[in-house]
Amino acid sequence: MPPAAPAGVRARGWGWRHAGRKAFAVSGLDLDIAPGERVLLLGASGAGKSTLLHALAGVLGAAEEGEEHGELTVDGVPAPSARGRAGLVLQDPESQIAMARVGDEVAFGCENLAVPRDEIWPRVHRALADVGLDLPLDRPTAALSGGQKQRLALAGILAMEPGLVLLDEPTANLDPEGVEEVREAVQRSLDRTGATLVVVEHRVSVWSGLVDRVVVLGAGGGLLADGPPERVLADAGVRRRLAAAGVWVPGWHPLTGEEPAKPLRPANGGGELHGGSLLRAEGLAVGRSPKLPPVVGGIDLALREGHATSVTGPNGAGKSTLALTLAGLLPAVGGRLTALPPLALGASSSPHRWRSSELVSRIGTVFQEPEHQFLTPRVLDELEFGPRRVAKLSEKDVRRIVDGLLERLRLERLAGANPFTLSGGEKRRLSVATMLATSPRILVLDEPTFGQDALTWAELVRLLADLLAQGTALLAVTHDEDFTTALSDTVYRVDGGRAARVEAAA
Ligand SMILES: Nc1ncnc2c1ncn2[C@@H]1O[C@H](COP(=O)(O)OP(=O)(O)OP(=O)(O)O)[C@@H](O)[C@H]1O
Ligand SMILES: Nc1ncnc2c1ncn2[C@@H]1O[C@H](COP(=O)(O)OP(=O)(O)OP(=O)(O)O)[C@@H](O)[C@H]1O
Repeated sequence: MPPAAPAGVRARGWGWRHAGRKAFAVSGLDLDIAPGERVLLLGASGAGKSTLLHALAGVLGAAEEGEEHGELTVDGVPAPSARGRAGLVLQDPESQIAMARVGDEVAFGCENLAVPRDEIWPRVHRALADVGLDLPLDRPTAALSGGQKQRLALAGILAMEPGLVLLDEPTANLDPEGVEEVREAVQRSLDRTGATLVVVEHRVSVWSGLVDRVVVLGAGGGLLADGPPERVLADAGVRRRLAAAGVWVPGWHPLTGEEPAKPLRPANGGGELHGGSLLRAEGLAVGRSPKLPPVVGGIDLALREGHATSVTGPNGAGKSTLALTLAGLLPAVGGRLTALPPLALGASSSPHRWRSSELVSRIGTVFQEPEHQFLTPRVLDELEFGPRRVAKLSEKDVRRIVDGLLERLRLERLAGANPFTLSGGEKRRLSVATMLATSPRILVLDEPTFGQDALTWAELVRLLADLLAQGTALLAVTHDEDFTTALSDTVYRVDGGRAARVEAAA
């Protein structure tokens, strides 16, 4: 069965307002994408990029889920009726994965398209190899790491060989080698099929060599820029405009502008005021189950007041498992993890033994998946919960903290929204903000900056620097080298079952 013919896109005055929102997510959009074109879609967090991709894939929802204006077609067919022509990799791979086993997940889309049976399994093997996922076909999808899920979701779409490939931040959870592999996988697939590509990503540099056009959505509608990457990104005026709108412009850093990136804090972190150890790991082994061999062993590290530690390493190496163990949410499977005074005062020295009320007041955890954290139906309630119920602050202090976070993280207009309806970047900011609001002694963050535009990234980094200055110990699992450069005093690389210290503060 040959690949689907490349699809063209046309928008005329197109807009969409999500039900329950006053403002249109996208409005007055005029855009033509020719069959076979490769487009990088940029724009600030919340500018409507995912909304447009969902519309093109025909999955925005029925009329009661929003209000539509204008015209949006794929190959001349209204987008909702053109569903089979597009393959969309969702921003959150967890919500994409439908099947229990890796092989079935990749085969699923092909089966739906009625690809002949003898063609399906060669396609499955090729797609898995292309995205660098070397796993048995019967591996349960629920037991994959975040980055492995992201690669799997992409493999499922590439195997279908659709005429319009839509990718929503497909590298957000990937290690640097993964980013490279995924870009090459997409390139190989497009070279073979000739399909049209629309890819959303905040970091321009990931895709600038592969795409032939950059389209920048302005917040609230209209285009900020449109053209070949070398032209759009070379024009000084356009670069300034894009940077001001939150686009990660190559050669321009959100904290230092044209200057090279540098640490945001003094090299000695919290300096003499802080530095006491709060949590110490000695020969620690971590894993998802005590019955299985440890994922990472022999870990020696200390989390100290006012110090930031980054944990990097390939997808599936065990970074999240380590973070969840340090956060007291998984039991150690070997070695020792000891909470020291003042963290341990009045409680056991093992965080995993703490009651949940003891845990939340001591260690704040930001999960890799923001949704796993949300407890309430409103952004405002979500932010107020910690300071009011956990830290038991006065109403005046709750207001001051919550209003400050809403403003600094550009969530003010979303205070009344349901957290589950936010854009990917907005969800991430809210999940970090809820933990910042309680100023815990230790903050464990799993990929705190993914999905952020340059402006919200800088604000998040500054907020975390403020918390460090107050003596909070920070541990961040991250693939974001800019984050590590700006904040981290110590870096550990987790790989091959070990955690090695690779960098120390001067
Ligand atoms: N299901 C929904 N219901 C209500 N509002 C929504 C829904 N999905 C998105 N929105 C809102 O629409 C706006 C655009 O969201 P969208 O996800 O398209 O932005 P984005 O540009 O992809 O952002 P990001 O870079 O943060 O992923 C945001 O303000 C978001 O809160
Ligand atoms: N819920 C789970 N149940 C069983 N095994 C799991 C579960 N989550 C992850 N694993 C497995 O444990 C190992 C470590 O996963 P972990 O999520 O800690 O990796 P990671 O380094 O954080 O990866 P990524 O960068 O992709 O997020 C992987 O082999 C993964 O397949």
